[in-house]
Amino acid sequence: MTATDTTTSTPVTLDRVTKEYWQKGRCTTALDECTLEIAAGEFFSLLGPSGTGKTTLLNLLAGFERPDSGTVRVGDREVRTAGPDRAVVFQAPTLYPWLTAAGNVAEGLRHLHLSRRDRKARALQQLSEVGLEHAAGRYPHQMSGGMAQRVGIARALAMQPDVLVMDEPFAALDAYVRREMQELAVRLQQERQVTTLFVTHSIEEALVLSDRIATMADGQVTEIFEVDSPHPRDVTSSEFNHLRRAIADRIEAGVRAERERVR
Ligand SMILES: Nc1ncnc2c1ncn2[C@@H]1O[C@H](COP(=O)(O)OP(=O)(O)OP(=O)(O)O)[C@@H](O)[C@H]1O
Repeated sequence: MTATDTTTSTPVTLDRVTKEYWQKGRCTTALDECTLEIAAGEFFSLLGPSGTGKTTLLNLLAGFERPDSGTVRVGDREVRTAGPDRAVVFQAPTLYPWLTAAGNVAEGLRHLHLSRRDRKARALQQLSEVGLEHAAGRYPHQMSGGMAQRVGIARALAMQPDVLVMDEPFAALDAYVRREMQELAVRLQQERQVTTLFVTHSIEEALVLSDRIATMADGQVTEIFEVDSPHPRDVTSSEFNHLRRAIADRIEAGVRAERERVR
């Protein structure tokens, strides 16, 4: 059985989720009764300025934190802790420096109780899916930023998660490599259809990748935009310019409302 054979598609639901942080006697409401549904197999992006709750939402879905109220569900299971059904890809891939690319991917599979040989076979297959079959024996210090991020993605997908959570995974890469990584993300999504929550600051990146895009302000989703053009997308087309403008306007309206609120 190959990794591609075991595609799973599971919806994600947030129901009136609130998360507050207390610091020095002051409360910040990072998420404020936030409700959201991500369909099975959907590529869903969150966009919004700093401090609007994107990372908090991602952390709650990953199970790194618990909400103060409301529920986060993957399928019909409530998220309470981190688990292998939700794989996370961070901006900087946290690879073990003493392990090769294949070793890093295989290490992520320990919880699956596979034999060493099967872990290695799955790691090599996954590396080839992300275009790194030639680099399985390289150590992190021998990899470029793009290569390391491919290993991070391979490690996440090798776990065959129900949900992939990506926190600005391409933000630190140069424009050319970022474009390559976006193409990879589109291809993998078409092949695997893992439900994906993707956080980015780039409207263009969200337009290139997503089925739907949510704008966030003040701990809530303010609007959801559908992008139903086929891939590969020409984001310089007039249709995309129109959508880009509408999304930027929505984000700016959120920023203005926030300024008014704190005045
Ligand atoms: N651990 C924490 N302790 C205190 N406040 C926090 C903590 N984590 C987040 N916050 C606050 O909650 C709010 C939402 O933060 P969050 O990181 O979710 O926003 P964000 O949209 O992801 O921002 P960025 O784009 O900069 O990552 C912010 O006001 C932030 O300062």
